Amino acid sequence: MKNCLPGMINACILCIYPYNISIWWVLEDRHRCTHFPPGPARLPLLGSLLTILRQSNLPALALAKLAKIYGDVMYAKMGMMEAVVFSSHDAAKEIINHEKVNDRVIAGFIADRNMHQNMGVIFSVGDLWQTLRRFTIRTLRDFGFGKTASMDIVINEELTKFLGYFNKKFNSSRTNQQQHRIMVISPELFDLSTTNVLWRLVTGKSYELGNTRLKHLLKLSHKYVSAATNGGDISFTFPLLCDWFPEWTGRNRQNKYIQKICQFLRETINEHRQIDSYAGDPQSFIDVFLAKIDENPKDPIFNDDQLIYTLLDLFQAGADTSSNTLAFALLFLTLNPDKQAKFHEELDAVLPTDGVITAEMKSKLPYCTATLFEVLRFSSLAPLSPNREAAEDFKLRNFIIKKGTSIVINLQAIHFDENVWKDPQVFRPERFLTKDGEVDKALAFHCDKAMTDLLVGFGGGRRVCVGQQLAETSILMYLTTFFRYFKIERLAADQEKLTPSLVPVLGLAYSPRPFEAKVIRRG
Ligand code: HEM
Repeated sequence: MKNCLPGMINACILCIYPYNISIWWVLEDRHRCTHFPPGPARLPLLGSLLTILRQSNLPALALAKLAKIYGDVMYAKMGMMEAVVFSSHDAAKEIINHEKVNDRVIAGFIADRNMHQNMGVIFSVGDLWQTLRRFTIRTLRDFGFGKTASMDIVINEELTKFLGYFNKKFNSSRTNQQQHRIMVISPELFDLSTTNVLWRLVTGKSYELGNTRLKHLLKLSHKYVSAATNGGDISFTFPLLCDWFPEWTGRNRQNKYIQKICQFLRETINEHRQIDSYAGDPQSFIDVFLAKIDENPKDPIFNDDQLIYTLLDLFQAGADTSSNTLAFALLFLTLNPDKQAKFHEELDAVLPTDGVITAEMKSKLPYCTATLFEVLRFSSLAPLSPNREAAEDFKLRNFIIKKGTSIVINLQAIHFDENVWKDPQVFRPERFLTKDGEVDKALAFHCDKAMTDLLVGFGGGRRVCVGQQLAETSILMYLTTFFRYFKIERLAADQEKLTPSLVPVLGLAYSPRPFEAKVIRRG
């Protein structure tokens, strides 16, 4: 018995030791978080990840469910990442323009993408961000971006090409009748064309839709996105795993693709530099930036690397977002034939039988415009706005938000808040119309820095989306043109190989799953 004693004591210590550590950790954690917003229970190392993952595999949905329990300002620890999540319109309004949260989180795969430096517009901070953002908005505006008349010309030219391209696809698709085709609907139908609109405003050049260079750029960007989704979240929650297993987490692939995209952009810039008149007679955003570089070759902001990253930002933020939204619109209008019928009815009543659709016609197309707004709400394309970071400790409501905390604004939760939208799970463009059938300006007439309107798909505050006006105008013009000539119906269940689904694919933004539908040419 005497001999057994030390062994028993050791065994007891071994059992008690982890128990003690756990107790210590819980007390310590509780003490540290006393003044933080409420949130789900935390485990050592994992934080609340298991609780979050149990809710849904879409982070925005999971966080929205937890916000119903813990409140619209919620603290969530996810692995190594500490975040405060804002899930209602009121809460978002309190934070989106807060002077302490203008900066983005530059960590994980974002830091890799930006070469661990302050680069470009989307993921940059401080004076550099302000200078580049202001320059970008002003210069793009000078080239027609956001100016209705010039955007109209560019979009209409690209739409003509798009219709030619779509008609070819239509004619070569599966059919058993002259006017009907069975087609796969996905963002790919639109992405070359919508990228062309953006790229033309940025580079001054128009590409044919089959252009191999633009296709190559889009392909690289898609490969980058799919590599990022594998390791994207891990790179924030468990960054060390990306250091230890760069192949498995997708980090090596992401870095490879981003380098290739940057190389492509460098070549594009050099092509512009070879045209002597770029400074004297600038024809594009790139030309004006190059002229600015020439003014002071040692300028820390206006240099080749910053130009590359600004172009990368415009491309990544603008190329897929418009085509994904268009594919979502086709999905929602296929699943809601009564709404599609109303869309057609308004188009037929308002639009002349020939001639082009212009952005000016928006005011005559309230139902179509309301449909666009409902598509933006229902798709919530960027469900969690790119994270901001608290620059210092500060107080909000009665809570302390610590320096370095990620500020997550759950745009999807805001768009599906039952207290605001009454029946948020229903696709109903009419919600954006007044009793007189006009677009309800109180709900969605934005570019609103104070974020008073309830539709917040483009974020808000000082970091509100730079491309909002281009995106809204071009999406509306593409939608109205498409539905002027075509109708989409759901296939019978036994014919549907790819069923329409409301569950999105999560990349850097949401995209709809490809689905098969009957596309009918209108008489
Ligand atoms: C349906 C289309 C689009 C959606 C839903 C969308 C959404 C967003 C959102 C949510 C943000 C973050 C705003 C915030 O932090 O409060 C953002 C930022 C940004 N977007 Fe868009 N966007 C779209 C199209 C575009 C287009 C076409 C461009 C190209 C010009 C663009 C360029 C940018 C840029 C440069 C930023 C960074 C702004 C900054 O950090 O200062 N976006 N966008």
